[in-house]
Amino acid sequence: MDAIIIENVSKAYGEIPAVSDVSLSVRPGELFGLIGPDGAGKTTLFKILVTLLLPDKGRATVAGHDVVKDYKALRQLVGYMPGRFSLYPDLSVEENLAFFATVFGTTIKENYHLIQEIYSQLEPFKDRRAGQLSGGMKQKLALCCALIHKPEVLFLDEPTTGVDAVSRKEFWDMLRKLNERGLTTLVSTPYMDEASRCDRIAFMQTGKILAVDQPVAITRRFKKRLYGVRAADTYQLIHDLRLASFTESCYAFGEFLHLTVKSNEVTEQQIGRFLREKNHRNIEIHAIQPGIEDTFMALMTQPEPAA
Ligand SMILES: Nc1ncnc2c1ncn2[C@@H]1O[C@H](COP(=O)(O)OP(=O)(O)OP(=O)(O)O)[C@@H](O)[C@H]1O
Repeated sequence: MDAIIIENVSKAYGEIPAVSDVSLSVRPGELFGLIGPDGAGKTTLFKILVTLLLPDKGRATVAGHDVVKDYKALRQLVGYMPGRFSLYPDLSVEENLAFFATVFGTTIKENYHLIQEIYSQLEPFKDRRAGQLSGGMKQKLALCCALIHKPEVLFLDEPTTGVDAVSRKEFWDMLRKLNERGLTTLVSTPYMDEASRCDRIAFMQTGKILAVDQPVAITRRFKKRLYGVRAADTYQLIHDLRLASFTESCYAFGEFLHLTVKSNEVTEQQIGRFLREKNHRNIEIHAIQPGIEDTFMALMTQPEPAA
């Protein structure tokens, strides 16, 4: 049986729909990523799955337990690292961990082996207040606190938001190691570059799931021709390309603009000619393979299918 099963779940805050008719399954042992911008509904979905919010409609099970009916049993089985405020800033590193262990009726000693690798990096600072830790260390401590009761399923809500690039990479290496030991993990992130580290991903936007697949497979859904374009004046370039009759979309991606065209007949030569007429200099244009972010952008802007 799947470790997480979500069936037609909806949740609104008054008039604001946060999660709309979401269905999704996560297999045992998967490292599954929920990718979406701020406000997509990721936190709301997580809170439903860890029994902190009731869905308005639909049903969900985690580790075989219904999130509404079996909420008490389920709380022992899930580890949850919320996006913000998961630590007590005035308690020390060790006190935070001991607190979470006690809440779940266990001790640091009993389950130390589960966190040893991560916690050993924090041990030199165990008497330091959590509020005084760096972003990367806070994140490691929060992960230890979510693991200390030996959960079957781990929920990490935007664990790397606000953390530097090196710590982000380290964190994903840790997740992969935990996953290799068989821990099912659902992790949300607004960072597209992290999506490729997951076994499967779901794109979420305005409360809906747009696509679910393996990261590489998801990019195959991008059917349009895509060009990387660069010129001396990036600002003018984006302005001109967005107004061009052949342009479908044009976004800045690092050094290059990513340009999709309305028809696959539009060639690099035509784009080049258009840009020279607009007096651009140092023009570079080449066809490129779409990445996860290109695919997400394309799915986000796609018109809804007619009902
Ligand atoms: N307590 C609340 N009351 C009213 N509206 C809310 C509440 N919590 C969330 N929302 C709204 O519901 C929608 C989904 O929010 P949610 O926090 O689930 O998204 P998210 O993808 O986790 O984004 P973020 O990273 O910003 O938390 C947003 O429009 C948000 O403004």
